[in-house]
Amino acid sequence: MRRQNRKDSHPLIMIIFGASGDLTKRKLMPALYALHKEGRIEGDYKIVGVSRTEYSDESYQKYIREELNHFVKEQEQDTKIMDDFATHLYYFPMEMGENAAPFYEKLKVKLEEMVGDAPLDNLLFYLATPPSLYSTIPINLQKSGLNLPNSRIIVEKPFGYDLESAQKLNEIYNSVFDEHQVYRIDHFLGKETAQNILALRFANGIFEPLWNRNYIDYVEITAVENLGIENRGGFYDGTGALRDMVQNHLIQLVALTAMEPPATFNADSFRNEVVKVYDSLVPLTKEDLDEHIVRGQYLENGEKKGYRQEKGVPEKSRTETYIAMKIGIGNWRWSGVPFYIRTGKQMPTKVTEIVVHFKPTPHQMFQCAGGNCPTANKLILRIQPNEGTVLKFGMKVPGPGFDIKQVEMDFTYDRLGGAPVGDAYSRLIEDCILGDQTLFTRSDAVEASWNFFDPVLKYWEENPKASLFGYPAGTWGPLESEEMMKEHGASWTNPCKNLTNTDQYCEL
Ligand SMILES: NC(=O)C1=CN([C@@H]2O[C@H](COP(=O)(O)OP(=O)(O)OC[C@H]3O[C@@H](n4cnc5c(N)ncnc54)[C@H](OP(=O)(O)O)[C@@H]3O)[C@@H](O)[C@H]2O)C=CC1
Ligand SMILES: O=C1O[C@H](COP(=O)(O)O)[C@@H](O)[C@H](O)[C@H]1O
Repeated sequence: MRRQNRKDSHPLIMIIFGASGDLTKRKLMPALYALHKEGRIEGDYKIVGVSRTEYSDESYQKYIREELNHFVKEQEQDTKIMDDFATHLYYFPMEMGENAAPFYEKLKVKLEEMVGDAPLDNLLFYLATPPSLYSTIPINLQKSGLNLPNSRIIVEKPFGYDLESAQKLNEIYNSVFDEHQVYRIDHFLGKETAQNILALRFANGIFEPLWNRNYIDYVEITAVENLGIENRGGFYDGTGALRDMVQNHLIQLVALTAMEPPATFNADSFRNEVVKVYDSLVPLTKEDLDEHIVRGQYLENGEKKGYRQEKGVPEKSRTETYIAMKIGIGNWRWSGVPFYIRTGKQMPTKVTEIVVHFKPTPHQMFQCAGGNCPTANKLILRIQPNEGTVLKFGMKVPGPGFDIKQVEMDFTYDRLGGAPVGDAYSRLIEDCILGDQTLFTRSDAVEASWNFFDPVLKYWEENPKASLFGYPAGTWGPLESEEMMKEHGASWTNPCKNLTNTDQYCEL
């Protein structure tokens, strides 16, 4: 069903700032092509790319057309439709930083020429630039009168560098736009399987009664990758895993897992519940900072480079490429249930999943088959890849005696008969076009999240020698992260134990 929150009288003009960059070619253009192919953008829309590199409309169309061949999945490529999509592309070369106001005036003239006699109206700005431009662009849009009441702006992550800078950014955006025009994107929320956590919890009667401190022992959330930082050394070294993945993506997954059911599924109700989770995060104590956070950095291992050997990384860098931490949610539902979260680069595989560990039965009366005792039930929500859900439980081994063995009940998306798991960016861009903010981060949520993580950043800043553990590239990270869980009798579920090469994805 196509949702329709907005009624636009004029065709969309989307202006992408950062049009020559990596995100635009790898994610945004393939996502827009998918929307075009499926007829999900109405009317004679236009996409205007903006960055400093000199392209004409024609040469930009040619550049993007070629990149689509690399970044659109082969089975979704259609030459004719790709050529047609490229005719919707335009380009305007300009400087966007300090003192760039005159260029925004010229951009406005270009946009006015494009709409002819019609008024400039239905504008969507997408900020895919270095974060240092996130404050100057809205200010310049305001100076040139491009912050029209019907316009919207999507801002990429990271929204801020810490609490203070996020607050300043919010002040700027809220002085230039109304909050309903600002779409802070976190592509994890656009993932079908992340949204499915809500469906699993709130569309099924059997899980919700168990979804609390009485039945759940602990929760693990993992989002790891088998690649290093690629060619993003300059960006990554000033960022690190906490800012790159935890403050946004991982904490969103915590919110989806822990939130109360919204009264209705609309942007306000949903986002109110997200903020309540962030506000309930138990503030980190000095003991937590010392003992319940483990950070690591990957080391050279065989043919794999170490982080400090990557291009753009200082040779004595102490930036974390791995972080594991224990967090608590101080409310009636979750008090006393640890949430262990971790992310890392150069791990054995790419996997994002949530593992909910239920409490064991109070008394064990059966034998275990082959010494493998299924002591407690586990529910695994695999966000990517091999998307799906598995419930692990104990059953009797057929035959004499009464031995129990762990078995699985599972659902995987690939068994849906080839229905593709939709792309996160397509979903989110379409939501923005339709005026649906549900899956975008509200200003108070972004601040509440930074508020929780700020003490960690301050602690590392003030204690530059705080522990940073090396781990060989291609392994599961520092052993200290296992130690951290022992006090709760817990351990990480490292999937894919039998992988023979790191390009292999593991079975769910
Ligand atoms: N790449 C990814 O996978 C992801 C990226 N992001 C976020 O998206 C944003 C963009 O990332 P990414 O595409 O990787 O970065 P890139 O460095 O590849 O691209 C940056 C873009 O900004 C333009 N630009 C930079 N400075 C200026 C300037 N002063 N005036 C005008 N244009 C400028 C560059 O073009 P030119 O040099 O031609 O001016 C280029 O088009 C970042 O904030 C990043 O955190 C978020 C999630 C994933
Ligand atoms: O935002 C980011 O996410 C990617 C991981 O996203 P995924 O959808 O591929 O799981 C990460 O590689 C990158 O460092 C980070 O900036």
